[in-house]
Amino acid sequence: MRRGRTARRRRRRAVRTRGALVLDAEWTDLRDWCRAQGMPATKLALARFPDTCRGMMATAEIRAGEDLVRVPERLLVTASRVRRATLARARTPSTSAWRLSEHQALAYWVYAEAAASQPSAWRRYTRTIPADFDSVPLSALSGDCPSDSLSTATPAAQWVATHLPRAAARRAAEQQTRLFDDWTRTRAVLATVGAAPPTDWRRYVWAWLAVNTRCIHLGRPAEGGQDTIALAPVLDMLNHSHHAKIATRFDSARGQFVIQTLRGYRKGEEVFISYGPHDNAFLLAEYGFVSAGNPHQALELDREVDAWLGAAACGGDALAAALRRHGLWGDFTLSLDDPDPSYRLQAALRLGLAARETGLGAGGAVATWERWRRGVRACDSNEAAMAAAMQQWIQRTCRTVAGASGQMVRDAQAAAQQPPAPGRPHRFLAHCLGVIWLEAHETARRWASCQPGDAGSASACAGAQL
Ligand SMILES: C[S@@+](CC[C@H](N)C(=O)[O-])C[C@H]1O[C@@H](n2cnc3c(N)ncnc32)[C@H](O)[C@@H]1O
Repeated sequence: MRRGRTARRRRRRAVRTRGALVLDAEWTDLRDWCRAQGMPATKLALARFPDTCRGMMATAEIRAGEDLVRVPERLLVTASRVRRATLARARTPSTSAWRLSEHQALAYWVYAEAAASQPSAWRRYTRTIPADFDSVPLSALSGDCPSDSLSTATPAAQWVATHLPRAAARRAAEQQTRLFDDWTRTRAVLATVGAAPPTDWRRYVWAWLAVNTRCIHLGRPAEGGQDTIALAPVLDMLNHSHHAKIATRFDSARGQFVIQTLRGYRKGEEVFISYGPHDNAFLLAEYGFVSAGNPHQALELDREVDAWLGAAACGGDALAAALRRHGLWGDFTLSLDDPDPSYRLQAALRLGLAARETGLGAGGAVATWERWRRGVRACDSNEAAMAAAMQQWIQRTCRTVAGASGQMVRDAQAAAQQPPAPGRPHRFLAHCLGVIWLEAHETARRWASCQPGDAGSASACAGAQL
């Protein structure tokens, strides 16, 4: 029987969301153990999905407003629990020497549980943690030995380092500093309290990333020594979507952490939570994936603005200082959805153009710019000239960015097609980079093709060829 377009569309959507249930012993043991520890039954089952790999499937219709999972406190792994358990086993327990952050304590716990020769009951949980986090850039860039800086020792690491967007590269560098500090501090503290410190750097990187990609925020204030983050079995199998709408709370009466969905799911659909309103560079650096169609995407032009202002004959340092004074330095962006450049980019361009093109010099430019910031309107002809000059800067810059990002797209897409082999970048990581660079490329192409007089609008040029 021939079906109509609507039926075909529905079928396509069903294919996209349908997953295959995972019924292995690791998952069923974990689920049954959690129930025995007091976790109420859920309408969720572990499954594999074509787009998101392992995640949670609705086993029955879930209505908006229903609780997805309730995790009893005894199943939450918190820093306090780790401290108590470690000091109870230590040879020379010293509470005052226990100076580990929550992330440090949890990473140590994952490391020690996974390495223990005599597994505890928690092994049912730790063995469901993925064996690697290879799609997180830090995993490729943290090297085989402890170091406080990113490594490019292998061809794969070199490739990742040269293909990471700037925001993700900055984040990876910050993570590497924290990772190394956490390793150093954890080893020192555990040696002092008489417990076995971590010795295997790669295993520690894995444990650290397990915490970074899986821990939940308990939504409590940090003061008073209360735990603010935790590992939460079962709940941490839920993937992220920017379409998800959730609420979390701690049900003190029942001693359970609760996650509630504010939108419904049909039986068989993947159920998502939201990890926050993050752009793809953040999602990739922190979690090792990207969200296609992410509404929080923007093209960052920080390096271009920095180089341009720095090269300004009219006192680039004074201009940068004025922007910094007002908290407007950096995060200079364009987006596909917003018809105007971000306020920060407009501010930087107005200041630089006032200094360069009006002959006012840095002092005069800053004074004129301050008036604009206070909302004092320039005369129409000055304003039109400024808008046209901004437009030209954006077009020129975006043409260059579109060329460079186009090459990145081709590289990343080619790397994602290559069969896995030593020295090659991880294929899913290459795929994610391809998505990010394609978004940057499309944004740059659209803004590059706007004509002066389009009112600085990418949406006005939405029909432009990509
Ligand atoms: C809290 S865990 C979620 C469960 C995880 N998929 C698993 O199999 O254990 C977070 C990790 O899931 C993956 N993930 C989450 N949301 C995703 C998505 N929308 N697409 C692809 N991977 C996703 C990423 O690897 C991320 O680091």
